[in-house]
Amino acid sequence: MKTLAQILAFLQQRQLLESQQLAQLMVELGDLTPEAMCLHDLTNDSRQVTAGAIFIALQGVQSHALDYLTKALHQGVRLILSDRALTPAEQQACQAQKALVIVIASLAAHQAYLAAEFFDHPSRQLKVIGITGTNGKTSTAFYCAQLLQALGQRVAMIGTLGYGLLDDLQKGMNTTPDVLQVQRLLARFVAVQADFVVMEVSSHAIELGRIAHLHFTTLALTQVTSDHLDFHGTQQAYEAAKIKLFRDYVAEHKVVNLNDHIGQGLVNRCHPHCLHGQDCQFWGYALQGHHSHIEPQPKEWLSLCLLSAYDLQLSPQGVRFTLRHAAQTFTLEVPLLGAFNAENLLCALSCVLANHFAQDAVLAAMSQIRSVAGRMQIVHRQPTVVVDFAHTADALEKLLQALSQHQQDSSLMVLFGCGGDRDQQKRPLMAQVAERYADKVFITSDNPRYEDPQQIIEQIVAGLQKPAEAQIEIDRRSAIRSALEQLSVTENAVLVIAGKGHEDYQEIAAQRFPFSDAAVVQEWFAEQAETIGK
Ligand SMILES: CC(=O)N[C@H]1[C@@H](OP(=O)(O)OP(=O)(O)OC[C@H]2O[C@@H](n3ccc(=O)[nH]c3=O)[C@H](O)[C@@H]2O)O[C@H](CO)[C@@H](O)[C@@H]1O[C@H](C)C(=O)N[C@@H](C)C(=O)N[C@H](CCC(=O)O)C(=O)O
Ligand SMILES: Nc1ncnc2c1ncn2[C@@H]1O[C@H](COP(=O)(O)OP(=O)(O)OP(=O)(O)O)[C@@H](O)[C@H]1O
Repeated sequence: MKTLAQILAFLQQRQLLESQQLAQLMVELGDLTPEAMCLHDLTNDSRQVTAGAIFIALQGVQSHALDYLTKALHQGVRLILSDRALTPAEQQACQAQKALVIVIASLAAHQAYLAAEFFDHPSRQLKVIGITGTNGKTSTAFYCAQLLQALGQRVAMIGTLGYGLLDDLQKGMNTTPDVLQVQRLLARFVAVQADFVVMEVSSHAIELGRIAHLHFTTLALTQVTSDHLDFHGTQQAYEAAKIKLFRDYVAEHKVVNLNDHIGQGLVNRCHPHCLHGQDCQFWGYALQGHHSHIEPQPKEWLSLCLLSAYDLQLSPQGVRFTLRHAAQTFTLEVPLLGAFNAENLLCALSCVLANHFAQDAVLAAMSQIRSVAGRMQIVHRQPTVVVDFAHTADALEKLLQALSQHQQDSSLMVLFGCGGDRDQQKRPLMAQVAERYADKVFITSDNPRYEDPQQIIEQIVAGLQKPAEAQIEIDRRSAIRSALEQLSVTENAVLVIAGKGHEDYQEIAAQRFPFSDAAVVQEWFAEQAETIGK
């Protein structure tokens, strides 16, 4: 909460308020003094406006926030800061609701600091861990948050999984929301006494300043390949955005993957002054010890801040590896699938260890690690059933490749469908991928939406070389049950159910029916246990 006097002082300090505007404002205030007028919140979204809030109205890509003025006024907005002059009709509407207006043409450039000031720099009152990378942000952030929670910390998250305390995440629009939303969320986390915030930092967020004026305790980089070139233009510009986070933002610890070329570059370029500087320490992690391309490091750096994993073993139960840290080795086993998840886990472990938790306690906390819901999620063991949200040919290929590494002596079964009213070209391609990697293919419906599910299936089947060998069942629940029946009589087999991940509905003809792949699996196994028990 701030008073109008405080807001005016901020604007005057930054020379954003003309004396004429101030005089006009005083007239509009009437008997009320700026000291007596309380402003309870600050937002740029009319849907979040509450009585006594400030509404920051800026030009967006699709619209101007003033397009939503009526709603903001209806919700009780008290002060509007806008980057454009209001139309006479808008002015009238504001006067009718006694909402004050200040027009600041350069508002966009000042909003980040205004938000940080309004919310009393919440990032300084929390320990904020920022995680970036092309892939692995969500998984690493989730493992990190789980470890911290198991260590008795109150942990909040901002990312693809949602925003909020770890056990109460609310779905958001963006991986990293805009700068006002970030500061507002952090203020909420301070209010609920969170200790740590683990946030995903997308490349858009770095480039668009969504994390401006944030104080990070730890920054981490998973890996950099290629993505979002539509936005960044070139691979070089995309990589530059990632590097910018580590170059321009202060953090006490910076954690990088030593097997990644950008991670290596950061360590080779930055570590001498960071290591000996006052404010930052580099931590490096490497799967399978491939860090020989790092220039020789001082001995204490190697022993203190390096995490390496050796002897990686992949089994239907998960990953197992030997961890070396601070001249000690440990064997770790976690129910996660995919070698890349061992890397993500190393990143999360580095973030947590960098924050001064005792090694023994951190290793004990590993028993709490579980996969992100619907992503390579083991929903049943012996036999292993995995649920994943892969719904493109590329994602399905990556998924089946990763699972085949876990299944060297066993056979792989895959069940999937394709969503309606979306890309039709991928349908036969997904069939080809499934046939290439799996021993048995089950084809069913995904979310048919407005399309005829039978026709979608036919388009998938058209991609199969041996269609007679695939099992086709239009009803997803029956298809899963039938796959489970076959799984139970096949020795050493694993079933992966792809496409819907953690979704809790199936969308058919504009209606969403409650549906969960994991629940269907659990229900089937519960029935089997009951039958055996009788
Ligand atoms: C291109 C882009 O970055 N768009 C973002 C931008 O949208 P926009 O400028 O079009 O906003 P707008 O809809 O015109 O609205 C303008 C203003 O009106 C306000 N408004 C809007 C609607 C309303 O009912 N009331 C209201 O007050 C908005 O809060 C905003 O202040 O501002 C919105 C609010 O902050 C963002 O949600 C939106 O992200 C969209 C959804 C998006 O898809 N962004 C992508 C490019 C993105 O940022 N992705 C990254 C990486 C993802 C990853 O790889 O994981 C991310 O971090 O999410
Ligand atoms: N460390 C990694 N290296 C390479 N690939 C990875 C890594 N971690 C995850 N992946 C792959 O990327 C996919 C997305 O993982 P995750 O959601 O953790 O990443 P993300 O960076 O948050 O991506 P997105 O923003 O698209 O969700 C996984 O399903 C897996 O196929």
